[in-house]
Amino acid sequence: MCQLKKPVERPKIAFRVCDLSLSLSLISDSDLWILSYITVIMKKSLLPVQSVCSNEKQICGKEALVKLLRWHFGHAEFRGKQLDAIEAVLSGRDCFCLMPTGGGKSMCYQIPALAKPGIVLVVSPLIALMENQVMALKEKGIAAEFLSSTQTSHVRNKIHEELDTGKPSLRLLYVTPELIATSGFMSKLTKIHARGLLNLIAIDEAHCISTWGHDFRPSYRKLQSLRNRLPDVPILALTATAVPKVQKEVIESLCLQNPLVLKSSFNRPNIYYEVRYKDLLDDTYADLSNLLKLCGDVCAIVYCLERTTCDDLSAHLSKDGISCAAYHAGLNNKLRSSVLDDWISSKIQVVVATVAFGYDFFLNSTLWNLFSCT
Ligand SMILES: Nc1ncnc2c1ncn2[C@@H]1O[C@H](COP(=O)(O)OP(=O)(O)OP(=O)(O)O)[C@@H](O)[C@H]1O
Repeated sequence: MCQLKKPVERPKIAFRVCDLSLSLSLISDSDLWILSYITVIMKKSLLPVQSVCSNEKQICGKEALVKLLRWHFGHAEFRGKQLDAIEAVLSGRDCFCLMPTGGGKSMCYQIPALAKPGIVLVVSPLIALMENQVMALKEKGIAAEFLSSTQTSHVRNKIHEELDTGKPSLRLLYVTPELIATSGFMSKLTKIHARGLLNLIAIDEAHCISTWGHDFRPSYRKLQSLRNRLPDVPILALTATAVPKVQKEVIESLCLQNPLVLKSSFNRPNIYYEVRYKDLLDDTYADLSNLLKLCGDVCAIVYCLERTTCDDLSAHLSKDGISCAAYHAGLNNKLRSSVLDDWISSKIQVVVATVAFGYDFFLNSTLWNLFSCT
């Protein structure tokens, strides 16, 4: 584990770390700017969906699964423990998968969604994250939707109509844990399951179940009902941050049965961190502005702890000629969606956000992430 010491003379330090969560833990207890430079180029595939395993009962072999990966996502081979997780859930076994941020966890449920007809239900804690994943899947020609309060009732009704059809074309349905907790949605799921259409339940950011973790979310506790109501649907729990205590709590809380437990290496050679101490900088705003200008056209996210800091910093950067916007839970849904759209379509370069934005967006392109502690 990397250790940080406050330098006495050097105004900045640069180092590689093995875990992104280190940077997040630093935010809460130091007065730092943490700058991380991440390079991940995502390949795009616009090929149509084609099921390799046409027979519902047939379990896909490795070759067929690799074919799906190449066809739909343009990746040559599975990474780390992806294939083990995919094979486990396709065989009907529960799985607990611990992989670093950006390790490729989503492939562990996206490939199963393409391997056989039916629906994979993905429980995700952040609406922005769901929106982003669904958009990326749709770009690849994969039928995916999310259900949330941010949608119009017209859009939601259309998705419900699709779920009610005998043969929905939908492959992935993203929902929040709060929706799972409603009796209406649970009875819908039970009906889908009774029609033999629910293949897998993936619980993303599963550590939110744990009261030990920093991201505890009470509604994750209610996911227990999934096992009670849908006992034979395999559950895949995914996280990047589970220490053994959390892992145990996740497995127990979700009632996973003899799960395959997979843990990948947390060494991340593509992540580079640089730390600047604010008390050693003359003007932190100018420093940040200059840095963003130096980055050129790449998109960036500046994470802040508080909503007011987001608004304040965004105003400062805008005054400095940087195209940016704030994003936090205090803004209405319409505004948040439009900020996300503008950032994704490069209409704005920088988003100054709280964790409401999610930590996953930096994986889609080459960009900078900056963590501010004020
Ligand atoms: N087998 C693979 N080969 C190459 N790239 C891959 C592979 N699997 C996934 N990726 C790429 O890795 C990046 C991160 O994947 P993904 O978003 O699934 O990570 P994650 O583990 O879900 O991250 P997070 O913890 O942030 O949710 C994506 O750009 C994805 O396309």
